[in-house]
Amino acid sequence: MPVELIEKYFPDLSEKQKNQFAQLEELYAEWNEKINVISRKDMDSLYEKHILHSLGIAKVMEFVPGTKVLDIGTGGGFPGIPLAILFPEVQFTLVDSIGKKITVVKEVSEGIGLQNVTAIHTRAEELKEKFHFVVSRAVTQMPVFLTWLKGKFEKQNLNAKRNGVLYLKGGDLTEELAGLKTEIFPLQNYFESEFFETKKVVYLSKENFLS
Ligand SMILES: C[S@@+](CC[C@H](N)C(=O)[O-])C[C@H]1O[C@@H](n2cnc3c(N)ncnc32)[C@H](O)[C@@H]1O
Repeated sequence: MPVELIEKYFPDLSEKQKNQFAQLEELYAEWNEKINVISRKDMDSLYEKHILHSLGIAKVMEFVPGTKVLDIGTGGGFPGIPLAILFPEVQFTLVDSIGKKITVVKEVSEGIGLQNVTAIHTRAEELKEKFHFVVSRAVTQMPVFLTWLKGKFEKQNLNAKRNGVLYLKGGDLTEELAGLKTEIFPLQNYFESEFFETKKVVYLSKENFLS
């Protein structure tokens, strides 16, 4: 029951959002045949391992309308596409250094009628636009990732409480995050399955890494 899984944790979805989530399975199956962006094994648990996992960021941060969010190394559109469905009034820019992945992101987001997604084939380091938040999953180690973020943030904060990076990470992060001031939100606090036992959202305020 793929869409039911999303509804279980996000009970306020509109019919439009439910339909958009439901359409993802067929679209990804179709595009994955042409361009492999999701492993065959993971396609069987697309809703849990990719869609719900991406939405873990929404349990930590309610993006207000008008927020601009950058997803670095989006691959097939994670976490950007599920978040763009959930927050239709937030602007999402999804970038990846591999062009064919961006083709899939464009086709899938157009296929479900998302108006708030821009997909760009570029290396994150070369992007010149500015954002309120950066999100990401499974791209590189945090210290390297942070070096890509110089000049990427709007001066003006939109959210009173938080502005900066929300990164989906798993496993033991002690070494990787040593010396960085982070807030860590374990996803097992929000989602029940075993898959989320070691998964976390790592938040870093932009003031903590931009000098
Ligand atoms: C392991 S995949 C993760 C994809 C997606 N975030 C997910 O969780 O399914 C890492 C992605 O980061 C992209 N990537 C690596 N370095 C990058 C860079 N400097 N700028 C943009 N994309 C990058 C790769 O092309 C790849 O698609």
